[in-house]
Amino acid sequence: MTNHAPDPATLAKAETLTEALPYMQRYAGATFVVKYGGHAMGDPELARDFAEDVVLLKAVGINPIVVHGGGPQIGAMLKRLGVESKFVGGLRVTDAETAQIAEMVLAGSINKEIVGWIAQAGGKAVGISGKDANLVTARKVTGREPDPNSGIERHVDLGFVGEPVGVDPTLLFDLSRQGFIPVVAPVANGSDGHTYNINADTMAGAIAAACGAARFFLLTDVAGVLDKQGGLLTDLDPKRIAELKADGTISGGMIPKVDTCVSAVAQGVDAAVILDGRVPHVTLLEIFTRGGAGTLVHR
Ligand SMILES: Nc1ncnc2c1ncn2[C@@H]1O[C@H](COP(=O)(O)OP(=O)(O)O)[C@@H](O)[C@H]1O
Ligand SMILES: CC(=O)N[C@@H](CCC(=O)OP(=O)(O)O)C(=O)O
Repeated sequence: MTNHAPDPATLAKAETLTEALPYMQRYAGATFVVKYGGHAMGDPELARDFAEDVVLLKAVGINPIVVHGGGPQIGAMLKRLGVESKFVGGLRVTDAETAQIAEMVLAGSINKEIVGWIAQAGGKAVGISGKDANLVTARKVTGREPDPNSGIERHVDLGFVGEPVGVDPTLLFDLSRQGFIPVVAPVANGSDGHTYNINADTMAGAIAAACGAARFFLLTDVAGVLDKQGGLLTDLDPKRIAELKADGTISGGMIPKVDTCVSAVAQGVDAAVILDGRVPHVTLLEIFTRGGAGTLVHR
């Protein structure tokens, strides 16, 4: 009699697929917003993995919406053009010239690069920015930083840095319904007619909330939120986040990330997760396996 049992490696593949089945059933028809950070984009191999993950989500009936960053890429372009740049509280001070360059890099080259990766992986992506179909309306934000002498917080003019005040997700739903994967650059018009540069985490959180996303993922270049000793904090609520910000454990680019997670879950997103974009296929592993990764932010 021949032995028809598959070899252990093949069997393990089948087990992985059956492990994913309840998650596929639970999330069919749901919207997932994935924020793809500029730091996570550097490696072409990882970019291919990311695009495959997004296409796989779409193939199993989930509606992924990608919102991307590009901070390091904007920084590189500003440097090439000899334009100085600085950050206050994780936000880039953006004068008129910087706003123009940021839009060129974000809504131009990076947006279309991601659309291209998704096409390579067999999906159909449509690249847009917050300006298209009035997806996002922005309002100018004021920065805050401690005065170097007194330590007292003072207001700083950040120029054309905006935050979303209105999101009309109609276009996103229409695209998703028709089988497309929306890819959104974090640039929007203000009601004053100016172009605003929006932190990509903030943009993604506002879109996740407006779409009633079941899940919101932020892919970055660290394991998640780390404590002072560099250990991973796997679970955080708003109270603990406020403490970690106050004692300086959370700083720089991690500030808009945790703030946007807190605000997204407060507005009804089931869970927000900060994930390590350096791990191949981290999005799939988080969604379809029992062992979650990164830092989960909940209410
Ligand atoms: N407590 C913390 N845990 C992890 N990273 C932190 C923390 N505080 C500050 N950071 C910084 O935040 C960075 C992630 O934000 P950012 O550079 O804006 O990433 P992205 O380009 O992916 O949006 C990390 O690389 C790290 O330098
Ligand atoms: C206002 C502001 O800071 N805008 C960001 C937009 C890009 C971004 O957020 O990119 P990452 O997600 O890669 O950091 C910037 O100019 O860098």
